[in-house]
Amino acid sequence: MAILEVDGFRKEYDGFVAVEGNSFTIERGEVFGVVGPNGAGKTTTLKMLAGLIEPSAGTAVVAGHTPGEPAMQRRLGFLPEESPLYEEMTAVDYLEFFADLYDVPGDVARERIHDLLDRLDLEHRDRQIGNMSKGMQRKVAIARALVNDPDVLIFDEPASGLDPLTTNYIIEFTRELSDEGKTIVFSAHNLFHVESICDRIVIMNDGRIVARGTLEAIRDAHGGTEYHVSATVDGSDGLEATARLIDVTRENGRVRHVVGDITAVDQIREAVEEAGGRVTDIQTKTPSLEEIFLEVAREPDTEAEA
Ligand SMILES: Nc1ncnc2c1ncn2[C@@H]1O[C@H](COP(=O)(O)OP(=O)(O)OP(=O)(O)O)[C@@H](O)[C@H]1O
Repeated sequence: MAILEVDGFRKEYDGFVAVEGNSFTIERGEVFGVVGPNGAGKTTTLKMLAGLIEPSAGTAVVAGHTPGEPAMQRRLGFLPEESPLYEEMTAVDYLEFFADLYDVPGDVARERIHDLLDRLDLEHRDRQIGNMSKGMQRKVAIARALVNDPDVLIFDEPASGLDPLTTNYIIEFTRELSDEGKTIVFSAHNLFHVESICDRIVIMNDGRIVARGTLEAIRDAHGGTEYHVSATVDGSDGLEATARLIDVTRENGRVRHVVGDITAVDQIREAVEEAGGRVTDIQTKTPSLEEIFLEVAREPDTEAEA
């Protein structure tokens, strides 16, 4: 069941179109990735979902409410790309302050905050936020997004600019939140992280969605898996015979062929054997999200519906 529905989102800033007519739905419990190059319109989309900016056109329903409604705010946790924190407060005071804004009862808030900070492994929680490291500050911001125990989380670049250890911690924590049933909208430039935790993604470019679906479906729509088959055949007669049967590349007595599905591999094997040769190697090559991303970012106007 869809917990989040977006229909025709558009955002214009003084005549500049930052987001153009995008629609998508997110199922309850999904981790949904929003990726794209700088300026693609990701943050603008996430802010419209969180009710922080008004779309110029289009609508969204988040957990049954319009973004910005107080009832929706209670069910949503938003982690902005850059989160200003109250530097002179301690993490605990700061989080209690926000829990209070969400009307979380004091004893529930205290337990939840300490539990969150334990899980995030935040040390020195009585230190003023301004004196904390960047990684510690990001953990406080994440805890803030969770202080109202929301169903839907919007994470904009949760781990950018952090060391690998803290980054891993945050990605693992995000995965745990998903395992607990939270729906997560996740934007990141690190496509390895996106690939490792997202169920489905949209790729944006110049304000538009240019590809969408599961990673597998996006891969299939953009070339999919390739099989690189190498074979040897005896002498030029064998090569000629193989070449007559299939369109192959010949290199020093070897035959190489690239095909897109496993049944074609069998056809090559049969052709090579008929010509008196044998298949010596089959390698599979799957494009990474990074390769697909670079391909679709070059073709901004074509959306591959996967
Ligand atoms: N308040 C604003 N006024 C004018 N233009 C804006 C405003 N906010 C964003 N933009 C422009 O809208 C476009 C999309 O910006 P947005 O921040 O949504 O992109 P993004 O995909 O999140 O980029 P990044 O990966 O760099 O964070 C950019 O060209 C940006 O300059």
